[in-house]
Amino acid sequence: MLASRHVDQTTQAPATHFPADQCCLNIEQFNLAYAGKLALQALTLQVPRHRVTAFIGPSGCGKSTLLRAINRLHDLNGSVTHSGSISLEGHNIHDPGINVTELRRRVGMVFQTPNPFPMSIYDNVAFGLRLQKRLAKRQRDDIIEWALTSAALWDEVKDDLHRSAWRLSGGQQQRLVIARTLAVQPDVLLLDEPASALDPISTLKIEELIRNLKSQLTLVLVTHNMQQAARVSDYTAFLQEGELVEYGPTDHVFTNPRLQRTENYITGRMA
Ligand SMILES: Nc1ncnc2c1ncn2[C@@H]1O[C@H](COP(=O)(O)OP(=O)(O)OP(=O)(O)O)[C@@H](O)[C@H]1O
Repeated sequence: MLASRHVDQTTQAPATHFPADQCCLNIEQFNLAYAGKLALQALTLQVPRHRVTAFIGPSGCGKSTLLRAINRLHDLNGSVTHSGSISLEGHNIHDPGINVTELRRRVGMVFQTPNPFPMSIYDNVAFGLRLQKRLAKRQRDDIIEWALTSAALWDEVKDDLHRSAWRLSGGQQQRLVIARTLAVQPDVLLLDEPASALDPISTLKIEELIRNLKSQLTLVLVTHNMQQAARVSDYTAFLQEGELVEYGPTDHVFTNPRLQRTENYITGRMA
């Protein structure tokens, strides 16, 4: 629990700014509406490269909507309109020349419920690789070993890669899905409550994995679990009703929030 103290309620938290060589995602004045109803409003925030950034906030505040916007998952929803911009490594993801399939390779996404395909462990990880390019079996095997090792699963599955993925535990399945995403070498990994369906031990493994992966890529995590955000993220963005309320280094946001609204949320005084 936070110590009681004065919190400045008058100032609007500015976005945290990063120099171009440290900025992976630049979200500027981004609005998104479902059938005309705004779910994200004038959102401006920069996500730093090779860091873990957590999006926190009450249910319905727009966390998943923002995550999905980053790899254009809303494209298939005809009721969605948006304005403003999201840039990945300096390129607007909505530019007409953008190849959306390539964008989704570069920006991988892992969902709440593990969703391995109904095939073997090997074929799950090979799936994206096979779509991407023709590789010699030896090269493909090397990438599969690398991806499973990066996802901290190799040692548990290496002796039986041709077993059905569905025979793995829930936590192993989620790490397999992360391996499948890593195999196509994304720049960004979006994680939408990746551990909320898992037991505490599996959750700790996923958290350790997230911390380790930031040496390889940029991670964005949506979580309802405040302890998890505090344990794994470097930066935390607090959203409420589609707006960015406060954004900063995680230790600042959790131990010295600028705004009363943020303090109320992280101390559990606001659902
Ligand atoms: N496909 C959709 N069609 C219409 N409205 C939607 C759709 N998806 C989300 N919304 C609305 O957009 C707002 C933001 O929802 P979103 O799921 O992004 O919030 P969230 O913060 O991720 O919530 P939770 O923590 O409960 O998952 C909510 O009002 C929600 O009802």
